[in-house]
Parts: sequence; structure tokens; C-alpha cells
Amino acid sequence: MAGEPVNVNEFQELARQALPKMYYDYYTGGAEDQHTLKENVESFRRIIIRPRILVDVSKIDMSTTILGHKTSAPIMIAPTAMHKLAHHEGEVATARGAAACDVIMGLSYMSTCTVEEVASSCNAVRFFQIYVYKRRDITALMVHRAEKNGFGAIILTADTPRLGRREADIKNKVDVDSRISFNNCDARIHAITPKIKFLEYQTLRSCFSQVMQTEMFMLTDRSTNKTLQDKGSNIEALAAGTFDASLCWKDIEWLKSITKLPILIKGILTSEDAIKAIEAGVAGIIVSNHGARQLDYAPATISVLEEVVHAVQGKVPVFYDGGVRRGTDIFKALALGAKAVLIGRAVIYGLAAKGELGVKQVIQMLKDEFELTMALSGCCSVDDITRSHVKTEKERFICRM
Ligand SMILES: Cc1cc2nc3c(=O)[nH]c(=O)nc-3n(C[C@H](O)[C@H](O)[C@H](O)COP(=O)(O)O)c2cc1C
Ligand SMILES: CCCCCCC(=O)C(=O)O
Repeated sequence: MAGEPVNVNEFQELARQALPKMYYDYYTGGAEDQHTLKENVESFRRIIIRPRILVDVSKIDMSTTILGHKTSAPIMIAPTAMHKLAHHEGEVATARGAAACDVIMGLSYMSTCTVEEVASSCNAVRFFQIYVYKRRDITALMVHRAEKNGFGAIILTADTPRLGRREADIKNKVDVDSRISFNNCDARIHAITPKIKFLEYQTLRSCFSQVMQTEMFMLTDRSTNKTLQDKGSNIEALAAGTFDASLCWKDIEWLKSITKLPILIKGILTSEDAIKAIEAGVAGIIVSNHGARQLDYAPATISVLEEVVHAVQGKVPVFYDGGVRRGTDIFKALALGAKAVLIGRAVIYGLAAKGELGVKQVIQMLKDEFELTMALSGCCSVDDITRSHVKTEKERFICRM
């Protein structure tokens, strides 16, 4: 590629050049046939924008308010794991990029910088994403650390009782550089099982590979010495050992009992679950298929956004993620009822290509594209973006009949 990157796809190419194949594949990949992965992006292309002309667009205001936090644009950074695999400064660089653009940073439970490091690195508004461990006390500790360090909300990821099957990670035998550790969750070593308590904690905590060995140890049936789970990737095995697959709706009550922070639930794809989420008392919903990394042949996220928005009836804000690569995508999601969008891979591409500067450039690029889309569509503020500004494929099909 000649010159500076001019769009997210070009940042993706820079990330590909910068990263070892194993990590690039981990970041870009989706589950199984990657059908949903393609659809997450393609479905946006099938939605067209209905622009209005001769509107005074000399001043465009992209700002909005998310759970009471004023932000420069309806954009948040999606929680994604292990940023130190993309850049040595990890989530600290990402958070600084978010702060520079005045957007909210979502920090993953599986981050490689701690909540304390991220909190002290910049003044970005931060939300903390959690997976719920079998060992609830560890998750509670993480929630309290986030609360103590000024995080503004908890994002409960609810679509991951087990990790999706990402075949590239299996083939690549994905593993992590021994200098990197899950610093945020070093307590997670305890989470695997009380059975491993006799193993030396300090030797276990240092890196992912060692966690893997521990995990494999734990998954071995001592009587036969046969590994109980050896078909998935290392990451899948680790998730199987730590994540609580029994998590269900009643557990939101538990989460509410341990924190005063507002709770966003991430991973809603149906009206049925949206209604349950509201009954459970969440402060907001994130319509997400986890970047198509969980259930393949789940719907493209943008195709179900409206179903969820209708079910929610304005009771709580609805956020969106999946496949956002352009400012026009952000505009379309807002027109279909999202309050804001979360950006996953695009931010990682920026981070891998240029660290903090790359994160900043990717977000700024998306903001610039979004602002231009607003101007060319005749919208001066985010409230001016309405359902009538887009036409879905289904509507176009009905029009033709
Ligand atoms: C490499 C990678 C790691 C992710 N890690 C997490 C995570 O730790 N927690 C989580 O809730 N979601 C995680 N996600 C899902 C994102 O939060 C988000 O739903 C998704 O990336 C949005 O799609 P996009 O990448 O097309 O923007 C991850 C996604 C990717 C690509
Ligand atoms: C036990 C490590 C699991 C990391 C999972 C991160 C994630 O959600 C992803 O999609 O990858």
C-alpha cells in the first residue's frame, strides 16, 4: 500500500504486515465457516441511505450522552482480549487513543494490562467487561477493582458459556508470547479449580503457556491419563476451564447485588432475550454476535438490531456492534435505533499498525467519515438521524413487489 492508510481496510492490511500470522488470525477470525463473519460486513452494504438535501449542515454535532457520560461521537471501543499481542503497550495505548478522541473505552476482562494501569494512564471514560468465572469470588473481585478505579459501567458478556470454534486458532495452535500475561486476571489462576492449589501460584501466573499447561493438567483424567478436551484451541480449553457455563438470567440479580455500577448486557440477538434483559433490570443492551466468533450462522448483527429496538420500546438504550468499518455503517446503525456503536477489530488493526497513534487515527477516521455521512444526508445532530434515512434490503424488495 502506498502512502498513509485512508480507511479501516488499509489499517487491516498494515496489521497483517505487522503481526505474526497466529495473532493476526486470532484477531480477524470468526467461528467455523465464518458465514456470520462475512455477513456482519456484507449486510451493511445491502442497506442504503436516503439522504435529504438543502439542509443547513454548516455545523455538525456528533456528540451524544451514554449512561450519563457526554462523548464526542456515538462510538465506543468494544472490549477485546489481549491487546499486548497487537502492541507492547497493550490496553494502555488503546485507552489513550480513546481519550484523545473523547470516546468511551471498553476494557476486556481478558486484558493484558490491569484495570489499575488503564485507569491511571488517561482520563478516558471506561467501562469494564466481565466474563463470569466458575469461581464467582474472582469475578466479584474484578468488579470491585473496576468500581474502585472509576470505571463507569459493567458490561456483562452473556454469549460465551463456551468459546466458539475458531478453526484458525486450532490449526495455528494459538499460544501467547511467554513475556505476556493476563495481568488483569492473574487471580484467574485460582479460578481454574481449587484442585490446582497445590501448584506453585507464582510459577503459574507468569504466562499464558503456563496457564495452558495447568489447564491441560486439569483436563486430564488421572485414571486413564487421557486428555478430556483436546479438540479445540488452547484458548477454547482455557475458557472451558474458567468460564461459568451455568450462568443464567437469575445471576444478573447476583451481579446487581455486588455492584452499584450500571450493567450493560452484551450478546442480545432476539426480542425474547431483550425483554428478559429489561425484566432483569439492566441499564442497557448491546446487540452483538461477538464479532461472529461464537455461533456461526447466527444472524448478522445489523439484521436484528431493529427487532431488539422494537422489543425494548425505549426503556433502556440499545447499543450495537459487529462489522463496523465505515462511518456510513455507524449512520445506518443509528438510523435503525442504536444509541451508539462499539468498534472491535478496526481498533485492534490501528493498535497493531501504530500503537496509540493508530487507535487514534482509526477512531478519528471513523468519526470523520460519520460526520461527512451526516452532512451529506442532511443531519446536523445525531437526533436528526431517523429510521427514514435508511432502506433495508427487505424494504427494497417489498417496494419492488
Ligand atoms: C480478537 C477479539 C477479541 C475479543 N475479545 C472479547 C472479550 O474479551 N470480551 C468480549 O465481551 N468480547 C470480545 N470480543 C467481541 C467484541 O467485543 C465485539 O463484540 C466484536 O469485536 C464486534 O465486531 P467487530 O470486530 O466486527 O467490530 C472480541 C472480539 C475480537 C475480534
Ligand atoms: C480464556 C481466554 C478467552 C479469551 C476470549 C476472548 C474473546 O472473547 C474472544 O472472542 O477471543
